[in-house]
Amino acid sequence: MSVPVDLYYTDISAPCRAVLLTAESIGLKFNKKVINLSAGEQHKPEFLALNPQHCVPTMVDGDLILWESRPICSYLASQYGNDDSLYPKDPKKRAEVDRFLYFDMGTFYHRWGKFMYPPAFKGQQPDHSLLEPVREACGWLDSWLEGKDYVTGSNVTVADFSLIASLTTMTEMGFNIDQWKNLSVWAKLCKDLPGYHEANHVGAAKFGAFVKSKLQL
Ligand SMILES: N[C@@H](CCC(=O)N[C@@H](CS)C(=O)NCC(=O)O)C(=O)O
Repeated sequence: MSVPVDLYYTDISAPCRAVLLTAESIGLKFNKKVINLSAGEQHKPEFLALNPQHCVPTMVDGDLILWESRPICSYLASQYGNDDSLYPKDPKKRAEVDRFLYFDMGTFYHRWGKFMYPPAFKGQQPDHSLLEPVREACGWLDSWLEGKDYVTGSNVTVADFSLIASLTTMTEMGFNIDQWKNLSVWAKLCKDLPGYHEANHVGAAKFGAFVKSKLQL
């Protein structure tokens, strides 16, 4: 499929990788535009004109300019997916997917970010007590995966893309998930997702190599 959808992104960013995984699954080829965050390209006037919040991913599809990775994933699945399996139309099934998307943003990756960002970007010593809430969130996710292949059941959804992009960031920075068996099995299964290596692993490994030594895990 070839449609003129622009994606402003960087592959080190977990939110961007969730969008790339979504596109791989539906066979959508973006017009990709790399934004170099460390060079401050997100603050250039032409990018601010699109997204005054200056964050990636940012997607442009005709007259729709959208940022926030999770709604971008949901939109792409709804607009370009072959069926509604990645983002169900059924309100109850969709609510389940949304719950995991919000869990990722508000709890799972948020808790990791509280631990990781100060040592990664502010030169602070890592506060390992902040890993306790991360472990709690991993435990919840592990229990919700019991008896399931993917987070909402037997088929993959955009919630898996969002969560695995977050989790890969964590593991590539040295966070060990071996104690959570269901989480480990699911993470392994996700490696078979279309385009997984290029869309997710390469960028996560790059970010991990930059941050890992600062976290002392
Ligand atoms: N909740 C947003 C987070 C977006 C975000 O914070 N992106 C970061 C990269 S991971 C960014 O663009 N930072 C540069 C900036 O905000 O200036 C999403 O999921 O898209």
